[in-house]
Amino acid sequence: MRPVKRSLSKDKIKVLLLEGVHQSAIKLFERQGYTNLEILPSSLSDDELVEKVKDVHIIGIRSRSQLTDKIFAAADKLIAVGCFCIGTNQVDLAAAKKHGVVVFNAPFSNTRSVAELVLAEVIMLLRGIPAKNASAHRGGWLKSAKNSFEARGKVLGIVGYGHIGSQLSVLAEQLGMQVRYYDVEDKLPMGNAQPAHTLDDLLAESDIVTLHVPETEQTRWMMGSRQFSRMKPHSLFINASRGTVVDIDALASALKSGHLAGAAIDVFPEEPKGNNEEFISPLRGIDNCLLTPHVGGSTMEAQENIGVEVAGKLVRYSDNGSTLSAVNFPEVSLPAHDTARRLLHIHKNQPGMLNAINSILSEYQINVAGQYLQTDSAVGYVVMDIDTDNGTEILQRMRKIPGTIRARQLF
Ligand SMILES: NC(=O)C1=CN([C@@H]2O[C@H](COP(=O)(O)OP(=O)(O)OC[C@H]3O[C@@H](n4cnc5c(N)ncnc54)[C@H](O)[C@@H]3O)[C@@H](O)[C@H]2O)C=CC1
Ligand SMILES: O=C(O)CCC(=O)C(=O)O
Repeated sequence: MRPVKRSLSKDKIKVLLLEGVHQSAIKLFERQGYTNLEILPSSLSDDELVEKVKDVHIIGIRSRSQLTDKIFAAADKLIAVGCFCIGTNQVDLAAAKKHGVVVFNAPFSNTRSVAELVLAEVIMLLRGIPAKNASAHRGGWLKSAKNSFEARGKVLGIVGYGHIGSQLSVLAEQLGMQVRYYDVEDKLPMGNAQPAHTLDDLLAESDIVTLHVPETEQTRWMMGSRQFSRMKPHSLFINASRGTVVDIDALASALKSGHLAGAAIDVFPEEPKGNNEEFISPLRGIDNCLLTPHVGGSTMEAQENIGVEVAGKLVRYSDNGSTLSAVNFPEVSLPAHDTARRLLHIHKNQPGMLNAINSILSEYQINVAGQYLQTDSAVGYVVMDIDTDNGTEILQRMRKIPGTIRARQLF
């Protein structure tokens, strides 16, 4: 059983923001009365994080921090995680749920930034610019039209036709490119884009292949030596999705053998924790490979919008209990609770929970102004607006109901 806790005043709610989360998030927290903020520019190691999270109520991360079961087990006070990015693969979402921790992200705010970077990379790679640039830095002068091509008329193969892939599709057609895409779901083609039946078909038809899939069990190492050998000789490859989607040694071999004419890679199986750590990769030193430090979504516009979006979701959950657009939790969209006291109860989804909760309420003969319940296969989340002065006592009793994961009250 977790120790009994009371709802805290906002200046006691500790917010830890890692990996240089944008100032817009900090300002939003402060405007909403959250002044107990710790802000760090990079991620922390496992051991550092275990120590740090012990007194933290809300944590904000980007793609680098790994939030494992071990971290959640150590984070006794943690109520919510904000991923200030799209990907949530760095968080063990099931473990978070098991510990009653709600996880939010920003599903759209940096998608345009990624699509624009990839479009620029398409043009740079078609012109052989990465190798020409590297040579010029060493005093070389590779002035030649050999193996330089226009984008117009070339086939761009997009793997994963979601928010980023479909925006890229529109931008690429504006350049006169022909777009093919492959997705595991049926997707509405944008403009004249055409779906490929299989990944192999797409690889064989495309002049440039670009990946825009999430990290999942199915996408892990989806591009290996067999897939690279299916690509056209002298074709180009881009990955700005997740590092674990590509077998990086197989990619290095395909580039060194000349089978691939070039690549642009933004994400890596192993990435430095912060800007002071050395970047190690078998792709280093391959001139026709454009390497960027996971900056696909790193524009001022995207980061500012993400800051506001995710901090807003965290504050709403902390102030109000609203889990709307949470990625691992039943979604409850709640009205404000200006007059009533609000109790939040997170429990294992097992028979009899609501009965047990309501029988406590009926013992106190309380007027329940509102009750909201959402469940999924693992957890149930009940929110109750009640008129009573016995809130703390009731909360303590509800915490003792077997199957309770976490409960708190909002005044
Ligand atoms: N480099 C960077 O800075 C950034 C990287 N990303 C990465 O890009 C990924 C994609 O972002 P969005 O387009 O916003 O996601 P999204 O969820 O809108 O689209 C992903 C698409 O991939 C498809 N998909 C899933 N598994 C697949 C498979 N095995 N084969 C083919 N298609 C598959 C899905 O059906 C979906 O249509 C994110 O999950 C994130 O990992 C996102 C933002 C910035
Ligand atoms: O900007 C970041 O830290 C990560 C961006 C990213 O990969 C994402 O949004 O999934």
